[in-house]
Amino acid sequence: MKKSKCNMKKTLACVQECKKLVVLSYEHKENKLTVSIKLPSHYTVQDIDTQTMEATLLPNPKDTNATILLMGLRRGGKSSICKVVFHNMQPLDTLYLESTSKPTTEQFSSLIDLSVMELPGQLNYFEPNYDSERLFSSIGALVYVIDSQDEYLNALTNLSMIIEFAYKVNPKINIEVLIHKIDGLSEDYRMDAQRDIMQRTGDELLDLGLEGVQVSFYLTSIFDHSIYEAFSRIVQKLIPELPSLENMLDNLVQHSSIDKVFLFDVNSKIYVATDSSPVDIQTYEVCAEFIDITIDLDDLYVENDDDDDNNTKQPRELRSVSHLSQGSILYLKQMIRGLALVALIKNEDARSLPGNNDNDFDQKLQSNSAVQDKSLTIIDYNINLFKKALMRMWEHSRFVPVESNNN
Ligand SMILES: Nc1nc2c(ncn2[C@@H]2O[C@H](COP(=O)(O)OP(=O)(O)OP(=O)(O)O)[C@@H](O)[C@H]2O)c(=O)[nH]1
Repeated sequence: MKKSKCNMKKTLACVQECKKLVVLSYEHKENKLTVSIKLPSHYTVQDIDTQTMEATLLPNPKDTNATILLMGLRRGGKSSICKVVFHNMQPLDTLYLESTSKPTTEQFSSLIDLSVMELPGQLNYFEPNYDSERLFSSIGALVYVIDSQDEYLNALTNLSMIIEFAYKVNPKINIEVLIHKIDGLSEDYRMDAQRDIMQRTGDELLDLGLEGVQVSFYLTSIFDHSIYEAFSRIVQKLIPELPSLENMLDNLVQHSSIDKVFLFDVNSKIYVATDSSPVDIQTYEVCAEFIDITIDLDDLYVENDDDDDNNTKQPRELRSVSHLSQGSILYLKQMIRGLALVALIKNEDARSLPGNNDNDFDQKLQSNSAVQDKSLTIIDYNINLFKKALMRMWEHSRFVPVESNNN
């Protein structure tokens, strides 16, 4: 079986760029090359072909249930999704992406370490060369991408075949279907397409005797936030601590006059948790964009190192507050492991002050700011408590961080 390959000679050459493999040492003696490499925690070396110097890497079954497998027919949009969500590529730039020919894996390190493995549409995973059984048994979620702008009947047949196989070898697998490229469809047509795809998939599964299998459907496009929303929900299902996290966020909302709170992965804008109130896509957009604004503004200011003793300097913690019109506040605070908490605080007290209704603008501003300062102090305090709890939760989490696993 050949899952993932790396050429040792090339690895040595491009080790600076390659973040997944780290060469610890190598020795070239009497025509013999000995290389010692550090692998990401998800992989083990199965064998090394001494002729070609290629190593076969296999997902490590111990901790790979946080692997997402991205599948679908050719040109469905799989690579574009990976590039846009995990590499901040502009959606229009995906027009020039070449077809993927080999399986590729993205490492995504957030509250949990997870990998997103993309299988090219042109490969047949059920041919004998592929150890599909081992692959499917070690993953947490199967994400199948359907191009909604194209004829999708073949994709649905392919999907049910994959579900049948995946469910047989791994009944715990989450099956997620992205009805993708909906930006090209009218609102009515989107709903019709979704209904039709759900109906046909249900019928196919019924024919296969798999009516009990849970399949989730998402309408997505890389041209809006729907793809982030879908991936957020998919990733959340793989976080074992999600119920406790949501509970903590609900408590925070309750005790801090917060309207909506998200725990974001800063790089990808995926939210790994939110409170239990429904997610309104506009609130999500505002909060996600606030992360970019905060980071851009933060980059503008360079700290003056001259005054500080470098040894005693603590890493700076990002915190940003923005007062919106009508008394609402956007609040961001850096958490652990590339996460940030972003909250929308609707300041009802400030809105109902008498100063809001008459012409005394100065008085209104002063009162608003007094109320906001008071509530911000409480919010700061509560969010600090949340951060400490999050830290404790992560330390006790069963997901072992990559670094400590390999050191
Ligand atoms: N309109 C629209 N086009 C999209 C969207 N996502 C991807 N595309 C386009 O779809 C085309 C194919 O995308 P790819 O990401 O290469 O598809 P793929 O599934 O990786 O294809 P293979 O590598 O052949 O398996 C590209 O031209 C993308 O720009 C979307 O949400 N909306």
